[in-house]
Amino acid sequence: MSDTVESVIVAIDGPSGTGKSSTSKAVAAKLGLSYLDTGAQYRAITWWMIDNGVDVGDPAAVADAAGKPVIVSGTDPSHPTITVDGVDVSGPIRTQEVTSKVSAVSAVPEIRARITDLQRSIAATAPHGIVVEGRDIGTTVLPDADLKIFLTASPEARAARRAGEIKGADVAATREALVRRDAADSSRKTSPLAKADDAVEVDTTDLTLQQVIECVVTFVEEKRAATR
Ligand SMILES: Nc1ncnc2c1ncn2[C@@H]1O[C@H](COP(=O)(O)OP(=O)(O)O)[C@@H](O)[C@H]1O
Ligand SMILES: Nc1ccn([C@H]2C[C@H](O)[C@@H](COP(=O)(O)OP(=O)(O)O)O2)c(=O)n1
Repeated sequence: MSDTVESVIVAIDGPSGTGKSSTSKAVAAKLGLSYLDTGAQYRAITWWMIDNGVDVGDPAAVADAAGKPVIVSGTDPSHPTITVDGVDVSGPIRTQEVTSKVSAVSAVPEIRARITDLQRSIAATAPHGIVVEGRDIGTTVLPDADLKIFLTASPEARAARRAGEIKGADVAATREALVRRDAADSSRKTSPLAKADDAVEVDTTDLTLQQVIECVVTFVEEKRAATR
């Protein structure tokens, strides 16, 4: 019998602060899979729009520019990278300005079409499979994924986690901004944040990150065992 492990595609979706990035990176590293942070791609294209003076409040202007930036994602879970036109933007895409504008840019259908194509080609060429995290991976980007996980957590827990990353952050203001962004992401017309019908929902409110990672690793191993 060969000890080659079959390729597996895992989709992890959910609102902000539920633990998607931390969980996906750890699961991918543990199982030898690639890792793709799709939020970073939407942030990168938003950063480019701001840097190039495109009015992000004007969907037609954003749509016109959608094809211009070249976005490249590195998929090593222990060292994920993101560049726009060859420039490392891993720091600049996390600013407050990008965070406050990313929902408007990512609601534009031409932006979603471009980024979705990119995501599908990255997933199709991952040598041993991939963990892809975002908002619409299970519903739209990879509807045939082998395993779909939808992470949730209370707004209070999510705000406390996010605020904990920034020194002196106000938890109430963080909660308000996060709930506002989730509402925008969930109500847009094109591929909104949503749980796929066949996704497994995991409420992480009272779980440690380690427990969530172990839970998802178990799901992947069960899936692999069932298809062997
Ligand atoms: N289950 C958990 N318990 C406590 N903190 C967590 C948990 N999951 C993630 N975190 C922390 O919360 C923050 C946000 O997690 P992240 O993975 O970036 O979420 P998302 O990608 O869903 O926005 C990080 O600082 C992370 O370490
Ligand atoms: N698959 C995806 C991933 C992210 N987005 C959009 C909507 C999100 O508010 C932004 C930023 O996503 P990101 O995962 O970086 O957000 P947080 O880590 O939760 O702050 O991108 C999307 O529309 N579709």
